[in-house]
Amino acid sequence: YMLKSIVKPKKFPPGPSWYPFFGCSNVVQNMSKKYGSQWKGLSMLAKEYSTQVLGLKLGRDLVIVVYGDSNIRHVFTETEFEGRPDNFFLRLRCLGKRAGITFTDGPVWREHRQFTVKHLRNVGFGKTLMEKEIQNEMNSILGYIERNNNKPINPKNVLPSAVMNVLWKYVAGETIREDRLKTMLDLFNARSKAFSMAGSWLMLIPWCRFFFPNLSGYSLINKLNQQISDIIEEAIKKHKCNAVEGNDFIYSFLEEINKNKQTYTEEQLKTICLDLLIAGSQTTSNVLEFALLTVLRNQVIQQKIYDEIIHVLGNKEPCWTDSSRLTYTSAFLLEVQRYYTIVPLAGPRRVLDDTMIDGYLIPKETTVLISVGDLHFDPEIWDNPRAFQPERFIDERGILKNSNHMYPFGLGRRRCPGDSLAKSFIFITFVGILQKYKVDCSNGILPTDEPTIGLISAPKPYTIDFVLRK
Ligand code: HEM
Repeated sequence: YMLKSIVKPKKFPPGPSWYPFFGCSNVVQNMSKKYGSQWKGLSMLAKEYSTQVLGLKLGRDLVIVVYGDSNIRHVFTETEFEGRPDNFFLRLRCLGKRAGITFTDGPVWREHRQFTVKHLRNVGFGKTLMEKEIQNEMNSILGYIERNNNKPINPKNVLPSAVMNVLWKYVAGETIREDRLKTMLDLFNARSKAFSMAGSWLMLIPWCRFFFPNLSGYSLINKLNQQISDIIEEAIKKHKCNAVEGNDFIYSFLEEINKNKQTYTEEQLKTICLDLLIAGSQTTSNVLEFALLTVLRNQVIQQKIYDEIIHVLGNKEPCWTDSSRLTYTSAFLLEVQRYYTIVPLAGPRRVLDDTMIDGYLIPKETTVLISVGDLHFDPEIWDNPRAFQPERFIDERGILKNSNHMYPFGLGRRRCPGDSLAKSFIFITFVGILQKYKVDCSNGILPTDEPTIGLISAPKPYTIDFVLRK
């Protein structure tokens, strides 16, 4: 058994040697520590082995990390890479069961992803109705800034709650009470911290939870899961008594449950709600935080954006269709999404059948990670990739041009279903803030733009002085 566990499968991609029980987890952990994040650590390992497909074994699981445009496109678009891994740790993330959209695959995933996208659209997702909700939130943000006039503001105190409000409106049809909203955000933050701390132990040796429930972080995650579950359950109960006005995602799903459709259960409803809240909240607000941080650090860029907004919109409230006219601003936001790739390692995916990539044989059940972050800095694709240059997204005629090599929202059948909400939210809120306020340094020291990279990338905490434009 020991010998078998250290022998690599035939034509498996290159990578560090494997040891019994742990595979090469220790090498990955050391590299991650040395370079500050798992994404960077893996990227350095791939360079060490001069490979575009890195082969690893983490605990008992075969894992590959893919690099380069053609490999990444292949994984995003080919059906045999469409699965999601199934293990104790990922089930813990889904409140204990394999359910929801993000961590399921096969017919259940297909049906529920389709249902969710369709019904979110029915309640206004991706339409003018969504725009109205976002504009309302933008006005709340402006109200918050006005109320805290002359005080340094940490954007974390206001942006995540605005995104969460829009998401909750689609899922549960109402605006969340302020105290409830704060509790939810605190819960989500505590939960993602607990997952990153407990990650390696619970992933590698899940049974350690029986011996060290507290030390392994298991008890805390369970407690936080229960609290989040209670909040969503309460919303479902309210819908069952028709105590919420209008039409929303929970109502649409309860209708299917009432038709006794097999996979439509309350457990599944709860997990999809959680999926949408987790996948949508921090990602979207982090892009906005990076955008504000960049204009704070670069006043020339900020002035150019302001001039464009005033020239094109004047005092008109921004909406999504303005994005095609605000060329420089849109190019700036694309560059923010390239330069600070929010999900640098997309996935994980599970290989559904023995397959090949880049000449290597990948056995069924292998876990696949997709290094979008490295692609966004590939010097073969981007001119001077380390420089922040919104102009790279504007062509010679002054028209906005996107790139075929940008995957901030993934690609293919598992592409992010929330991209239209995220893009509108980021554009409308960013333009709305800059139209009214100059973003200034609050204590004379420029905050760093070095991100903290866990599962997603986030700026280090910083504060802003919002100065009202005359
Ligand atoms: C800037 C904001 C966002 C970024 C950068 C982002 C990024 C991504 C990426 C890269 C994936 C694909 C993962 C893969 O290929 O395996 C994904 C999936 C997903 N995203 Fe987003 N996302 C954002 C906002 C949102 C929002 C607002 C929502 C909800 C309304 C959302 C819901 C989801 C869900 C449910 C999935 C899983 C899809 C599936 O597995 O079929 N995301 N996201």
